[in-house]
Amino acid sequence: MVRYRVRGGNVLRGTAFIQGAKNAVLPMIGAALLATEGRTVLRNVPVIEDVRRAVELAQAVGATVEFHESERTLVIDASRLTSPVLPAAIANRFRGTVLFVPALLHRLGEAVIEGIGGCNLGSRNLDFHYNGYKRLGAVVNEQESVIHIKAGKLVGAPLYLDTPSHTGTENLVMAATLAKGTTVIENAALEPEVLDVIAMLTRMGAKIRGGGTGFITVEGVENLKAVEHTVMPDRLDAGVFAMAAAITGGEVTLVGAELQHLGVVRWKLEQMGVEFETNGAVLHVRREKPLRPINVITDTYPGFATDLQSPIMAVACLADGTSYIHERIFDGRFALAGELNKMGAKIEVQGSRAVVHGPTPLRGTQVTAHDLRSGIALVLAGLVAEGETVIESGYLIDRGHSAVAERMRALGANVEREISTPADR
Ligand SMILES: CC(=O)N[C@H]1[C@@H](OP(=O)(O)OP(=O)(O)OC[C@H]2O[C@@H](n3ccc(=O)[nH]c3=O)[C@H](O)[C@@H]2O)O[C@H](CO)[C@@H](O)[C@@H]1O
Ligand SMILES: C=C(OP(=O)(O)O)C(=O)O
Repeated sequence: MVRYRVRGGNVLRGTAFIQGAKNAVLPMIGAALLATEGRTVLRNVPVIEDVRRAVELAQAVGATVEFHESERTLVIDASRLTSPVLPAAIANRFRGTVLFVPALLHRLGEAVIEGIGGCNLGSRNLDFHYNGYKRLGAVVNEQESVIHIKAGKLVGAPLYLDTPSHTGTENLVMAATLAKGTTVIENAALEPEVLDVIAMLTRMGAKIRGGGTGFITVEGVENLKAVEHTVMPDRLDAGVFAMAAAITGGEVTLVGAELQHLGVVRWKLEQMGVEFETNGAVLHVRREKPLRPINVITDTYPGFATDLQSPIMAVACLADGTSYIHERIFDGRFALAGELNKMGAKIEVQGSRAVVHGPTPLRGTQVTAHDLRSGIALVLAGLVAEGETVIESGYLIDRGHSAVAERMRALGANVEREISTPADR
């Protein structure tokens, strides 16, 4: 069991290095499995638990994968895939499991999904994925916890998503790249990670038009080749470090962050009193003024990212007035409120809306990370809490943010990552 121990009170100052994007590298590992020969090289790979699980899963289906963690580089040889089974023991531990399906369908004619993990955020349906595969000619058989998908040669078709699902778009694009003929995907996701995956697939030889417009056209090709690709910066990691400056009233320089990718998050933080300034390739983030309350409505890109809703809830606890948060993407993403309330916050939740009554001084205590972003939000809360905040399960934080304790300490925070034994608890 991993736990994080945060002693609050330090103002964060200094330089933070932003990791490569979790939500781009996971589909890229899935994409690498589409190449029938050669070795794919992915650079700027975040050293996070989800990538370690994706490596294990790729190995379980027969790929040869080396994760050179100190070089942040993955080398993937998918020339021999041997098993269509995504085994429960690995597949249940992260969401990226779903992104292996298109390659298994193309390479082996079937995919057996024994489980799918990821953050527990309420319903996380996959009907758009399955309906898309069916329209391309696959047969989907859902039996209790195992999903069996079979396909001969997939054939291009008009597809749509009821809402612009992030992994749904990536999966249908990947499925269409090697399908026979043309596929048009309507209501496709616009997230920068989706565009980065399309850039990699295009380099591999795929014919894809319309990324970023909501209408994606894919002309199927015969083969895709292994390529080298550098993973884009993680906008969620950048958002968290910007909020670490915001909550502590500090000043940080973010290396490897892309301000444009923050979308509405940038403007909301500015309204709270945070200042952003780009200087060439680095991003300065500072907060000197008192924190103002905020109104947040989560949405698909470029709207306010749902994954930054928990972190901004923590910041809103310190704002001078009442903040309103409306979660529109997931129906169960407010577990953080109860944990922040244990620390002294005053947050009321009603359905998909939360009201944060600020400012409330926070005090450290034992709290629970219910998912990845509520975990990192509790680290932010711990930075300003009086005394010590202990957060379990730290594994959830490690799923998506690399070397959190080291990077926070480099900014002057007092954050430790500890391995706890049952006897400690
Ligand atoms: C690995 C990865 O990239 N994870 C991200 C991805 O998750 P993920 O791709 O799972 O999120 P989606 O965009 O698919 O889901 C958004 C909403 O659509 C619904 N839905 C989705 C698909 C479907 O077939 N049917 C359906 O009803 C879901 O229940 C959810 O309410 O996008 C989310 C929304 O930006 C982020 O929080 C996650 O960090
Ligand atoms: C919801 C998230 O991740 P996943 O989709 O991998 O569970 C997240 O990154 O906050």
